[in-house]
Amino acid sequence: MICLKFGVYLMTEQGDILQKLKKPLSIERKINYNNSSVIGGFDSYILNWLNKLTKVVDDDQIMNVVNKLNSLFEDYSEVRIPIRKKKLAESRELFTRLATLIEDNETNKEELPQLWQESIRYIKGVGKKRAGQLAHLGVQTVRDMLFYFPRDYRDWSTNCQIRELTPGNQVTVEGKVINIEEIRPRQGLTITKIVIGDGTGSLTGVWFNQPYIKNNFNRGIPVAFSGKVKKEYGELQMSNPNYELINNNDNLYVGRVLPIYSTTQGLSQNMLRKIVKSLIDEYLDEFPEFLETELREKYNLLGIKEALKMIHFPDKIEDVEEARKRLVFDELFILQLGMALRRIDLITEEDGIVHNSGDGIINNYLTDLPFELTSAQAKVWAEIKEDMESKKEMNRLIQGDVGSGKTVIATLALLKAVSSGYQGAMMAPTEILAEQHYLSLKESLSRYGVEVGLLVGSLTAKEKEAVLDELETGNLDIVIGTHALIQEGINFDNLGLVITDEQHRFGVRQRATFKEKGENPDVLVMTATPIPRTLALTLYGDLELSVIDELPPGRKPVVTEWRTKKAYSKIFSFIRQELEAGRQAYVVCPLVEESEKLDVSSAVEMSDKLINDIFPGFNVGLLHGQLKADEKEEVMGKFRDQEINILVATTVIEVGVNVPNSTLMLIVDAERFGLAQLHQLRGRVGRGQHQSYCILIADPSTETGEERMKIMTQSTDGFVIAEEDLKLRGPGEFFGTRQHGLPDLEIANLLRDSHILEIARKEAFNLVDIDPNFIKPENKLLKDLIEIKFGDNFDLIDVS
Ligand SMILES: Nc1ncnc2c1ncn2[C@@H]1O[C@H](COP(=O)(O)OP(=O)(O)OP(=O)(O)O)[C@@H](O)[C@H]1O
Repeated sequence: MICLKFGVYLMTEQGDILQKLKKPLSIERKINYNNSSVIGGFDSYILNWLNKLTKVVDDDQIMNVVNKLNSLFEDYSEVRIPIRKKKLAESRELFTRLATLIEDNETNKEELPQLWQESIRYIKGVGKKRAGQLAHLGVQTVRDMLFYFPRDYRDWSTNCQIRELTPGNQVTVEGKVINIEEIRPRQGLTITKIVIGDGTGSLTGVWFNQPYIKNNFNRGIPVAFSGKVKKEYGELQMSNPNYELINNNDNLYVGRVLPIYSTTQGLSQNMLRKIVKSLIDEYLDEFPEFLETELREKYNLLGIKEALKMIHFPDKIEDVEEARKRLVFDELFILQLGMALRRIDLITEEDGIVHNSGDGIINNYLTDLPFELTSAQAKVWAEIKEDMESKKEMNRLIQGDVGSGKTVIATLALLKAVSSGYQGAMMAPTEILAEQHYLSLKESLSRYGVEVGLLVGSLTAKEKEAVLDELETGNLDIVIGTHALIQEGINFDNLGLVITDEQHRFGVRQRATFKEKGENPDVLVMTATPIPRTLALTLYGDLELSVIDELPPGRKPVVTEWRTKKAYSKIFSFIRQELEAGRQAYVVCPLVEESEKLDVSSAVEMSDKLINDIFPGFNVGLLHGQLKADEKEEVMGKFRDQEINILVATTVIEVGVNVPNSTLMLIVDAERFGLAQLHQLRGRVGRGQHQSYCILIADPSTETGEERMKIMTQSTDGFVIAEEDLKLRGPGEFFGTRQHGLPDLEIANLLRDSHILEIARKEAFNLVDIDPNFIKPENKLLKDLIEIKFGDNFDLIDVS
């Protein structure tokens, strides 16, 4: 990692330096130097920051700052941001702001208490060995420990005397161990009985086949049992009660709600509790409040100290919710502050391209379309058009369910760029998809004299060179490609719009690199995976959101059925009917070749079987990721041209493939796919006017598995499916991969806390708007917290 410092220069139009400024510490940010593309983002960040400055001061004050800065930063990396003389006024404002920053830096440097980052090892009662165990839990610092939240609680606060016990009640009882007994009434059964007494009577805790339990007790020691009371053979009992040993030295465990932590070998609940308790007692006072009082009052949020204390050791169980609310807010607020800052990186208010063509070609294109835009499409197009025509840079995400017609919108945006004299580029996640977009755009746009090119990894060197040439000279208006588009050495003449059709396959980083191929081009990101709003705000929080929430008219919902493997022969005869009626079918299998470990059908084997045994009279094609690009292209071409009737494929066809004549999607071993993925696959059919079918073959072994299959048969709404999937599997697994780019959340739950997320987002964006550099004293700590939270990855919360 390196630290970049930025030089700011006041220059004449000829480039002579009038004054130099070196930026102060607070603007330094760590970046991964391998990723030089980020630097552009930094430039725009600074520029935007300059734009936000407002105060004007006199020359003396400016020189004062310059001198101070110069002495502070003797050497720095050469990233120059020239400020032209005609922007003198702004430059002066900048100087003023720098003056404030320097003052602030000098006076307030140590505000975030060091203990946040202090190693847990040196805390009383921890030491080397325990620090090692804590590290397994991800706890390394004092801050980590205090933010290591209980996974549950046990309420020991409502104690009862034994005399008052009534069978059936759920209670806590304290007493001393008066007897320890083990009986083996028969082979294979051990009963352990621990009897406690409190002076008003006795109660027996009973455990079956857990002989080691007795080792935890000694006669005479004080303990507490919690559980359901019953009466057996005239004796008051609790089966398998929760128990706590009451340590008289500290009063920690008596009569209160106790936290239960996830723990690791060698580290008992009590040790963890003690460590946390001692941190709370001894250190918590030093924790500064980092949320403005006004904000806390507005949303009724506890103070940070109180919240931390109450999340670990609540006075009563109801308090946990209050504490949680504050901590969830913090977590989401800081996350959204990160998003808001990233958005500043992306948006430079003055420098966006104004795509101000007349709408001639666009109107012609719309008239020539064989259909009308749906009202959702029209609404989204209006939003994009407004963005593109304004001088504000566009950073927009289009979300639309499969088949909702995003490609038409992308085409309109490309036409808008081209007719305004710019080039447009679209990056697709796979070659198949790039090729498909290329073919359809070429076909539909050539009549307007628009030149479309394709740039993918599999082009020959010569072909590639030709495309590069044409891009650089401006002969090509539009280029469609894969990530080959963002390689070095690819230069555009005048790039005005970049579109990524991303499907979570590109990350923030690639998006940034793509964008840097032009000078502040407008950015459009498309995704067909329906993402619940909460996730969208977390993953794409830096983009404006447009949703195409309507399918083109006349679409018949895809009829979805779930069958087990036993039904194969019936299914095949159904497929035959469809093929005979002139339709086409997909058969999707999870793996390319039979794996010894996993009992899953392979695409290769399936295609052999279909060719030889089941559908000898039809043409069966095979498509998987291990084919060479031109082979894939050939197969897809034949399928599009209806030379192939059945396409056996792996998930390479998951994204965006559009062959409206295919009406049947058979998914083998469907339980192995994520719901969002199944929905994508199903979206390959139902794209034309014929009734389409999706058959899921699955023998799920768990209830959740069955539940997931049922959801697929019950709903064709991608958003409903996504919400359900999220509920069943949690955001971590939502995309069927860990590489989803979601930061690990310590306490917030994206489903449960969606309301807080919305509030946190609103407030975070508000704050960054008013105080983008966190200059206000009450906001200062937040900046440090963002860095602690996201560390070096802050700029790169990555989806790749
Ligand atoms: N307004 C409309 N009316 C009728 N048909 C439409 C309309 N918009 C798009 N279509 C057609 O619907 C099909 C799907 O459109 P398109 O490929 O743009 O969808 P998509 O949202 O990109 O889908 P996916 O996410 O699955 O790739 C195409 O055949 C397209 O021509």
